[in-house]
Amino acid sequence: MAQNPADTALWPAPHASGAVDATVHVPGSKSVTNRALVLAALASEPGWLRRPLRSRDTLLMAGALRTMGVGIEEGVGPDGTGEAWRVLPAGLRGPATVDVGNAGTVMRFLPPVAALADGPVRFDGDPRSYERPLNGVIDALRVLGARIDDDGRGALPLTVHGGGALDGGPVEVDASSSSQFVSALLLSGPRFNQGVEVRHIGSTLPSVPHIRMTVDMLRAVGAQVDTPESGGEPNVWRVTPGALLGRDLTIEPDLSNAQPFLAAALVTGGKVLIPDWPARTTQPGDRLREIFTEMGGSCELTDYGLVFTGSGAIHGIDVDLGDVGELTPGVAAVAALADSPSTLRGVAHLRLHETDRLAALTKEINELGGDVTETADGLRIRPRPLHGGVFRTYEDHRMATAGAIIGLAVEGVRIENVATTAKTLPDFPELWTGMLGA
Ligand SMILES: O=C(O)C1=C[C@@H](OP(=O)(O)O)[C@@H](O)[C@H](O)C1
Ligand SMILES: C=C(OP(=O)(O)O)C(=O)O
Repeated sequence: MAQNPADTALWPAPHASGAVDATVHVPGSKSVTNRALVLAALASEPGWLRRPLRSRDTLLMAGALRTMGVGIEEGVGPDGTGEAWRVLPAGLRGPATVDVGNAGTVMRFLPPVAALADGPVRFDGDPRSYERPLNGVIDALRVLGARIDDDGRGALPLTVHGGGALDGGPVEVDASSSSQFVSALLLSGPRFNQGVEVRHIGSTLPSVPHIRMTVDMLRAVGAQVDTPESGGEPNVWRVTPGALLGRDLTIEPDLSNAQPFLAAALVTGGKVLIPDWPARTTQPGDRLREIFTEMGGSCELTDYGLVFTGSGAIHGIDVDLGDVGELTPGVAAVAALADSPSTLRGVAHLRLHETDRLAALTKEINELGGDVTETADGLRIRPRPLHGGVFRTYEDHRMATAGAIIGLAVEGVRIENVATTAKTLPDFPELWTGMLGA
């Protein structure tokens, strides 16, 4: 039978014939890799990133820094093992053009870096990047002394006219739409003449663990950072000006990208080992140990990594995901297969992610026969028997992996544009079929 050309981008999500039993090596963390690249580029000496994630978001970050004059060379780490990037900081240059794709970390973390360049840096990206909020970064940089040309919407495209240095100092930011506004200003803060004091003035603050990740990584390269947790005022972070050290850093596996594989153990009543799961981490994905345990599994952190085991039962959950919003699509997928309803809260800001994730999850799960409703700040999910069909992904990597989780339990799910997983996990289809022993 002739294939309908419209179907060529449909990936038949594998259906699990039994309990999975697999070891899955998950590539490096997007959030850690892109912070490490920025900090290494701003350092006063060369550094190493070992086992960096190589995906669309991180290659865009590396490419952008290279166009501003930073050396990022392929190599092996100092001890001769594993692949690595050697980062050679240099005077930051403009004119330059940065493609942010649809990477929140690139579009938010780099304008402050560009303010330190010695010429104009133009930022552009995918159509969706024009819709994602950037006003917190733009307005704050102007207060701190930068000159920026934009079209007045508080979004891309824009040009930062780097002046070779930035005054810095105190600034107020409403980061209720993205924690990345705060992280962006803190990461470059040590290089501003007066450092930076960021005061969040919004009513809510999502993804606080990602701000902790920023602070931890800044401290690890010698920056002095005062935080609400270290006895400072609530919602205020202060970074002292100073030189940053070059570091030899091995990047942790991406625990949010471990989610679909852990979900596979939960959904099939099987077992998955994720090697190198860190004993201590600021990654939000670490919360999966608790969330997926409440949903019916159990886990054990061993010397080899995290062993996650499904019991065969999948329970609904009532959970605030505001700290760990990027886990929502995967939790929603499991919740749609559970034995009781779920309420996911605290994630209104997901409407401004890669796509409007609340609308996308509602529509796609319901098209397979589900019963999902959007609330003001999340989703209510009442499990129903699902059937096969097309699961659209809206160029959102986490929609694709959510669809794959449902496909394990529901025959005939076809995922549109599974290649969109390349944003953070280019090997997803191979890792997924490998896990299933196909
Ligand atoms: O700083 C980071 O690395 C991230 C922060 C979060 O962004 P928001 O605060 O915009 O949700 C998260 O969702 C994103 O995937 C990565
Ligand atoms: C929200 C996400 O990405 P970004 O860094 O583009 O904001 C995500 O990865 O779930």
